[in-house]
Parts: sequence; C-alpha cells; structure tokens
Amino acid sequence: MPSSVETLEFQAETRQLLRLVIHSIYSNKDIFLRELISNASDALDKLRLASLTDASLSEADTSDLQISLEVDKDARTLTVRDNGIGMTRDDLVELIGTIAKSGTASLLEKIKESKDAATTESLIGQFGVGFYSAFMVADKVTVHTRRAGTDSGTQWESDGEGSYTIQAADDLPVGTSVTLHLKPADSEDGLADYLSESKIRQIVKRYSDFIRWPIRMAADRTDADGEATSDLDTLNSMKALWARPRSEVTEDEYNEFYQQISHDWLPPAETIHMRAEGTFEYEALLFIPAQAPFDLYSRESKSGVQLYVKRVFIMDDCEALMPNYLRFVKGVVDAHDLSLNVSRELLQHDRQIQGVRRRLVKKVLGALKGMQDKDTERYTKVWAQFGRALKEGLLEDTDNTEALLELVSATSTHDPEKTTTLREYVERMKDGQDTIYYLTGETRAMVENSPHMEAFTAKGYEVLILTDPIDEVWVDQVPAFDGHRLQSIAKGQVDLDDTADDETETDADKAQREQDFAALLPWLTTTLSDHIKQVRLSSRLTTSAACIVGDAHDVTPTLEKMYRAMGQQMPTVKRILELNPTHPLITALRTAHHADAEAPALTEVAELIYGSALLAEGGDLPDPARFTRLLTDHLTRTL
Ligand SMILES: Nc1ncnc2c1ncn2[C@@H]1O[C@H](COP(=O)(O)OP(=O)(O)OP(=O)(O)O)[C@@H](O)[C@H]1O
Repeated sequence: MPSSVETLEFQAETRQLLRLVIHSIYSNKDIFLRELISNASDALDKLRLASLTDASLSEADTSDLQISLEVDKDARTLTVRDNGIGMTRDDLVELIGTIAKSGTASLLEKIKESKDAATTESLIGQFGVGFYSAFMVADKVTVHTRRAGTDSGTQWESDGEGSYTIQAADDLPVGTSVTLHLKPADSEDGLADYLSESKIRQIVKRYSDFIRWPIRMAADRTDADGEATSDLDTLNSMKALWARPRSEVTEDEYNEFYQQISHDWLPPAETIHMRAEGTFEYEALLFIPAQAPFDLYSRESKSGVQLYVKRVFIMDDCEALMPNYLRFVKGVVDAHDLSLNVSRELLQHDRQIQGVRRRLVKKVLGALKGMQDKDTERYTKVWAQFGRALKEGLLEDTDNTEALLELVSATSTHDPEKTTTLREYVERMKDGQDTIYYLTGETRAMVENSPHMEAFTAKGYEVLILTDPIDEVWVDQVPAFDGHRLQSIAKGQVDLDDTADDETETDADKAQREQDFAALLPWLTTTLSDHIKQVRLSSRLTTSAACIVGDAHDVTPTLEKMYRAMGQQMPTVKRILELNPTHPLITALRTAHHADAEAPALTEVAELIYGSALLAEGGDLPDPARFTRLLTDHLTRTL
C-alpha cells in the first residue's frame, strides 16, 4: 500500500548547522563513519539493555547484534546498518529534525563569527554534529528504521538543504539503516573514495576498533579456483581497552578511544587508567579533556562517565560516579559486581558506588596535582578550561577542600602575567603575615586600581586578584588554606601596621586622631545613613580620600547582585565608609565641619565623597544625575 509522503522543515538551528557541515568546515571528513557507527552501537546497547527488562522483545531480536557496512558501487551508496533499537516516526522527527542541545543558538553565532577554519572546527568539534556529519560526504541520506517492539517502519530522506521527507515503509527489519548517496571523491576537499573497501577498513580500524559490537563488511576475494567469492569480515577488534593492562595500550590507542567516546577533536590532556581489586572490582579509564565543551556551564551539562557492568554498556552520563563539578571528566567505569538492571536511583544510594566515586575523585584531583607539579604549562591550560568547574567543587565537595585549594590558580599582584597557586602565595608571605589577602572584582584593572589596594601596595603585601564571579562565593566558604585565613581586603578592619616593615604609628597617635575626628564621624554616619551604616577612619588608604568596605561577614555587592539575578530575595546590605585621615579633602572637611556643622555644602561634599568611593571600586551610583550635578556645581565654584 503506497503511503503518503510528508515533507517537513528542519528546525532553524538544524538548518544552520547543516549548512555549516555541508559547506566547508570539517577538514577531516572521515569521521562521519565514526559518528554513524557510534550511533549504531548506541542503538545496539539500548536494545540489549531493553531486552533485559522487556520480555516482549524476542530472543531473535537480540541474538546477533551487529553493525554492517554495505557498499553499492553502481549506485554509489554506502549503508551503515544496525539491528538495534530503531526509531519510530516521531523519534525521527524529534531526534534527527531538531537539535535539543541548549546553547545551540549562541554556539552557532560564535561559529559564524569565527575567522579561521581551525577555530570553526574546534567549536563545531565541541558541539559534536553526530548524524549530520553524514552530509559532509553525501548529497542525499536515506534512513530506514523500525523500532523494536513495533510493527511498521519509517523512511526518512533528505538532501540536507532545508527539509526532509518522511513516509511509512513496510517490511523493514528491526533496527536502522543509514544510506549515504556519496558525493564524488574529491581529494582537494578531503573527500576520499568512501566506496573503497580499504578506505573503509582503515577508518573503522582507526576510529571504531573498540566498538563492542562486530562491524561487518562483505569482502570480495578470489578463491583457489579463481572464482570471485564474498565473505563477511569483522573489521574491529572489539577489545575493551579499559580491560587491557596499561602496559599493553599505546598512547594512540588511548587517544583514539577518548576521541571516540567524547567526539572531541583534540587528544586528552590526561589519561587515568586504573583497576581496583578486592571486594568490589572495577576498571576505570578516565580522561581529562584539553578543552571544555561549549555547554560545560549550562544547566543541562551532563556527567561524562559511562557505566558498564562486565563489558555490557549500562548507561551514559552516570552522575553517581562523578560529582557534578567534575562533569568534564570523560571515560568508562566497568564494575564487575553490579546487576545489569541497576537503575540511576539505586546507584545514587549504593555504598560501594559511593566508594568508587570517592576513589575516582581522588584519582582525578591527584592527576591534576601531578600535572601542576610536573607540567605547569599544560596545567595552566587545563585550569583555564576547567578552573571554574573545579572551584564549584569548593562549594560542593567539602571532603576534598584541601586538595581543591592546592589546585586553585589565581592572578595576583605578584606577577602581572603569571597566575599563582595558594601554596606559592604562602611561600612568599612576609614575615609575620598569617593571612592570605584577596580582592574580588570584575576585572584585573578595576581590582588593581581599587582604593582598598593602596596600603597593601604601599607596604608590599601580595593580594590575590579574583575576577571570576564564582570567586565571590568560594572564598566566603573556605575558611583557610594550610592554616592561613583567607581575607578580603575590602572587608573588616585591616591593620597592617602590626606586621609592616615600617612601624610608623604609635597608640598615642591613634588615640589623638580618633579624638580629632570624634565629631565628624557620627555626623557623617547620620548624613549618609541611607547608604551606609558607619563611617570610620581607615588604615588601608594612602592616596584616596575614602573607600567603602564590608563587615567581615557581609555579603559583597557583587554577590548581592548575583543572588538577585538568580531570583533570590536579598535585603540591601549597608557597608562602611572609611576615610583617609591624612587626605587634604578629609582634613578640610573636618575643619569646615568644626567651623560650621550646619553648612549645606558639607552634606553635598559628604555625598560626593561617598559617590567617588563607590565609583573607584567599580560600583553603581544610586543617583548618577544628582552626583554629576553636585560635582559640576562644586567644580564651577572652584574656578
Ligand atoms: N542508528 C540509530 N539507531 C537508533 N537511534 C538513532 C540512530 N542514529 C541516531 N539515532 C537517534 O538520533 C539521536 C541524534 O543522533 P546524533 O548523532 O545527531 O546525536 P547524538 O548521538 O545524540 O549526539 P552526539 O553525536 O553528540 O553524541 C540519537 O541520540 C539517537 O537517539
């Protein structure tokens, strides 16, 4: 019975991605086969798993799971066939016609803006084009598929331009076949002859050797009598790499395995291969990538570890094995003593799995530390990619606070170019200094020029410059590193004199100064009470007239803003205005206040001092128009 053909449009983002895939970008076109084989392998895994729990799936459906590659030289087609789970019509529309990944639109935007082919490739590589990569080598793709457990199949076809057709198809076996109507070979465009048996063998060996299902292809041979025969060859070794001893695996094999499971273009920055014996046996092969995927910080970003049980694939994204902050780690854990039917919920609560996870985390953090010690350059790059995620660990994983703090790299006033570790900071601390000082802010320049920095610069104290939004949060949660408290130089009281090289001020001087300002400070506190809770004298200023600081345990304005942006109710936290008692403006204000405490100009000057201090730290004025008017008036009067 002929069925009606529906023509459907690709979702706008899919269209854009297809255009990028078809016209240009990928120089390495061979990977289309890796992607299709990987999808086929996933489909076989899914069917195998479904058959364990679904009795209606017959034995026959799962007895000979395999991937086959078929070449038709006359029709110029290459077909990748699997007898896996298959897709329904709706699956096809949803999975192949649309891209569900979040952040797609912004990534496509970045790709469009990228100037050179290498950047484009790396961006697209992070995205993973999967099925769409078929259109790099084919000008038409036909999919025939039947979902296991259903009676009817579907045909999908497209030239990858803007739309695809979909229609019912009878008499299909369970599983999926993807037929590529190949473009002519074109060596200049990186298009090899994908009808060639040797080329196909070479690609499978290179990219898909570890696939745990047989990848078969008919091989034409001539028998002893000179007759042409055709045998089915299995092209891949199917050996689980993680189950082999480390000494027998080459770096190339590790890298290719990594690229296969991660779809990354680059080799990993670090490989961790381990085996645990004893009561709970497992093997783990983990990788720390060299570059972060584009959606690492999106809400949907998933864990990168797959769970196997005795070589049988159980699940992707096994979050029970890796904490969220290490979601960038890719790899495989093969546990020997778990049930094949284990669910995500069960895993979350399994004590042995929790033990595995603790051990894996230690291994990953240890590998990062090793890299930091031995290969600083590589570590710096890895930190630039994943540092923010690792800092999330300081909030999530209090068991490993020390190990994570050892990994933290931060800019500091010590070196304008290089970052420092906390350990290096501590080694450079001045005699008698027991606190690690830091200042958070939006940019390095803003932090460096902040008035809070003045006394520290003058007295030669190193200050960490923390400009990542998450820094605001973790520094608050981490009490100390190696016994040294972390303290914001914009919070609490600062008294550098105790430890400074140049002891300048005696207690008597201090008492005298407090007395000199005894009338001005309460007056200013009242005058500015809408904005601040106290005015006091500062020991952190050398050149600026004033700065604003928080109480030791106050939330910073940036953090306040962040919480509000996340939709949390936050009361406005009033801070403290600190005055530089030796600054001419402040001494003049004191004198004027002494002469006539009622003079209207005094209130205006107070507002100007507060506004300037706010601007100096990169803050937002409550009423910029009023500030500008007051400033203009006062400047006019000086001329
Ligand atoms: N051979 C197949 N059998 C069954 N389902 C398939 C097959 N090929 C693709 N699919 C379905 O289509 C979806 C989209 O495939 P696609 O290759 O575009 O992305 P992906 O495999 O999910 O992601 P990535 O390639 O980044 O890992 C798959 O997740 C799968 O559900």
